[in-house]
Amino acid sequence: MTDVATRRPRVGVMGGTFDPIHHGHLVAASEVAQHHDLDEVIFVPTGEPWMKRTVTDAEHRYLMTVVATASNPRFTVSRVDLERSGPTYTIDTLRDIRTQRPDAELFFISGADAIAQILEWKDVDELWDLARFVAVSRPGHALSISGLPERSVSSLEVPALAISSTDCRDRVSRGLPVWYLVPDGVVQYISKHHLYRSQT
Ligand SMILES: Nc1ncnc2c1ncn2[C@@H]1O[C@H](COP(=O)(O)OP(=O)(O)OP(=O)(O)O)[C@@H](O)[C@H]1O
Ligand SMILES: O=C(O)c1ccc[n+]([C@@H]2O[C@H](COP(=O)([O-])O)[C@@H](O)[C@H]2O)c1
Repeated sequence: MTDVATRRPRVGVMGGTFDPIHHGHLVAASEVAQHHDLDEVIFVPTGEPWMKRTVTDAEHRYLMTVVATASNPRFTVSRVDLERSGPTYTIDTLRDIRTQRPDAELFFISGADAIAQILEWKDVDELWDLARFVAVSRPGHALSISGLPERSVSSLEVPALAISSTDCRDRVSRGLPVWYLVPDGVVQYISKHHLYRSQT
């Protein structure tokens, strides 16, 4: 029987550019939360994602993430990556979250495409002690964690949703609907703020 009094909080960290947030992100976070018995998943929009080209203003991406996660009591949104200047590195994200949640066991959630690049991330050798990494499946991307430390990295098959932020932006720019690809509130936010009408 689990000793509830001594159980450390188990906290997921879902980092992303969320330009815009879509149901692929939300299902991935929900599935990892279920599988790893997480108490909370913190969504962390990037400030300046150095591996992406131009991105939408960070406040819009943050607010769409707030709207998208509002209905789930276990989902929260953090501004740590928005409030730090300079390029966004996960090493800084995890150190900041650890400072805020010293008692928590952290699980960083990453899609198959992102985990494939993790060896290029800043200070990667130090990442493994800050969190456990959960790599989730994503249509169109092979899910592989070979070559990564077994003690820190695991993989999880999640329902396949072939949705990307790139495709959502492209659809809006062409006047096509994104209903059911992103939460209703995000559709309304995009419309109200005239986002993605022209592609850069
Ligand atoms: N459909 C999906 N299924 C599983 N994981 C996903 C999916 N979409 C994104 N992810 C993961 O969510 C995290 C954040 O992704 P991000 O915000 O860059 O979205 P994206 O759809 O990949 O964006 P873009 O098309 O602009 O590159 C990454 O780890 C990514 O691999
Ligand atoms: O730390 C790094 O060098 C690094 C390089 C690329 C991406 N990341 C993180 O990976 C997460 C997904 O990033 P992205 O660009 O796919 O939205 C997000 O939290 C980024 O900060 C981190």
